Amino acid sequence: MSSHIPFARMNGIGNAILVADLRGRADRVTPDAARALASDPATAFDQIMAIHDARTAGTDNYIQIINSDGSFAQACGNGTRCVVAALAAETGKRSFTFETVAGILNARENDDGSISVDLGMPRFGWQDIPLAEEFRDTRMIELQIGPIDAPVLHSPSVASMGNPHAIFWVDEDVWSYDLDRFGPLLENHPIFPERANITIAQVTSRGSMNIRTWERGAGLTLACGSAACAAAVCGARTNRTDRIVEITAPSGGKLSIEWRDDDHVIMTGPAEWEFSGTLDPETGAWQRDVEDVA
Ligand SMILES: N[C@H](CCC[C@H](N)C(=O)O)C(=O)O
Repeated sequence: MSSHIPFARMNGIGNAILVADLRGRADRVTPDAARALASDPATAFDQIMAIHDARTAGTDNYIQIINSDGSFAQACGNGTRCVVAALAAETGKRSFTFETVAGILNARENDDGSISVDLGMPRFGWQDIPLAEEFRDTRMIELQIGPIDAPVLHSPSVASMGNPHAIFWVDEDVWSYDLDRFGPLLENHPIFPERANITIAQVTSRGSMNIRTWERGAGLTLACGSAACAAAVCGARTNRTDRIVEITAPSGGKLSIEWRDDDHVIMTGPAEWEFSGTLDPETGAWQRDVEDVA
């Protein structure tokens, strides 16, 4: 058996994803391999979605999600759409049930080619996010950054979509905030014992908002699907928006998020293939497939 596995570089509205195929194997993509692939501009990514054989009856595959710093994530909405696109193209199947460290999730390819992922039910309890101390009302927690008497960002809503999110509501254009400066400080703030994905959100109507996200373990990204879901549920929960919201990501790409009456959050959007190759899951050494080379 070759030590190399097939992979595809893909993106979900700009969120850079490597889909790695470890089906039929017992090994894993190592954090070292992830960091090596992240540091090469040709394979630089936000998340690796490692597809493994199913561990639980009734599921299609187990998916491990690895951030570009080598840490693991419980959820990745944009990456899950890329996995669906890759597996649907290979198998012709259109509905999938995946298992991740955060539980079971269902996803499907729609007739118009878009892909919908059911990210399950959001959680709002302070221990679920988790926060380091008790907050009874997580629609708005005490946390601010910038000058003490004139904070630049403050009072975020927090939620878990399997992974931890803080949503800072802003009035100005999302591009007018130094998220690259504030993001690392907030991601690593002691209030978040498992760190957090940090999003700024500008509500533009009851059914739309613009967001930018500093991702835990990946930094500024062109899009973050679970953050879009967290922003949508927090928007509805604070009565800023309705339960169906169109979210515009920094890439300009759009996701449609519905927080259904049964409490499930459904994210719909595209997935795009870029190129494929093979990689060594232990070291991150990789090669582009020959037919892709122009
Ligand atoms: N890009 C992903 C989120 C990655 C989350 C990760 N940064 C973490 O929770 O550590 C998405 O589309 O949902």
